[in-house]
Amino acid sequence: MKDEVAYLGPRGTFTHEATKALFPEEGFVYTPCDSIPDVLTAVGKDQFSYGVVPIENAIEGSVTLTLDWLIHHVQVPISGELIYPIAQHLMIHPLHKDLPLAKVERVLSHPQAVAQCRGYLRDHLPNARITYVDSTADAARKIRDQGSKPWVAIGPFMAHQLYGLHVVAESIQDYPHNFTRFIVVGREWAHPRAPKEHDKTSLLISLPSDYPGALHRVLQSFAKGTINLSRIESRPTKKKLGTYHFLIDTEIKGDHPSLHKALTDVASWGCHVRQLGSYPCYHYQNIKEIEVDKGSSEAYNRR
Ligand SMILES: O=C(O)C(=O)C[C@]1(C(=O)O)C=C[C@@H](O)C=C1
Repeated sequence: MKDEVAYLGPRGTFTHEATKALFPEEGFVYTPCDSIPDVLTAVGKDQFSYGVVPIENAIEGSVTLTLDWLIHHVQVPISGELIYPIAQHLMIHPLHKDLPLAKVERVLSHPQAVAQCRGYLRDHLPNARITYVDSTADAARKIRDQGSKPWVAIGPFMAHQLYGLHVVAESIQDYPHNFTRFIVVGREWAHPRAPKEHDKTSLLISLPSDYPGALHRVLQSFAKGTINLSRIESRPTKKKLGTYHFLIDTEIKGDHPSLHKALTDVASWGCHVRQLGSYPCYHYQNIKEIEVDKGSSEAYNRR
């Protein structure tokens, strides 16, 4: 049986590109889903072996929908991570390819993509209204389907190819070093060829109550074990204003004795700890180099 991978679709999203880089072998079937909750829920119900969703962007920060769905709605382990370069392009229906930008009435895209291009939109499309949709490729598909409207989409180059749009402007994100972190959820996983950068264990820590120094004690437990933390993010518990869960990424394997010791310490302060996953992390650069060496760069060429 072929392994199925669910991803945030439709075809042509950045998540689709990341999925192809993560699962390059022929044995995998990629299945697009309409939303991030759809991907995570379907993997949680074992309808797919794996799922791929975005979790953090270098410019805009956390993809809070992913975090909140992992915290509150599903119990699917994170089993891998890929850091992938993001270039946002402005695309229009070919019927309007000569339309001045000042005459564009509407910009469609995913909220993360819009947020990455705020400065550009203010400077070049001050008269356009923003319409948020479920993904960048969803925006591109809508532009294709609404040919008569003077609208544009923001999204990946692959979306312009798939939906037959004209690229008006390339790389319009406000900062050049734009990367998104994608996670694999589901079964244990490792890239078949690329070298991993490091291992990571993601934890969800809930403090017993709000008292002075509570978080400090948690952090001290990791410091005592010389465990490197690569990220701390707080998300509302959704139960009471001002109460939070802490998402902490540690650069260590989940079964390492030092982590075990630190977590025993954390639990002794009355904290609740849930392991969201222990997994290998990859950078797209390393995957690309390997595939180009093999002479099969087809799936990886973004231009
Ligand atoms: O809409 C897409 O193309 C996606 O894959 C989603 C997503 C995100 O949610 O961060 C992925 C990468 C970019 O940062 C913009 C959008």
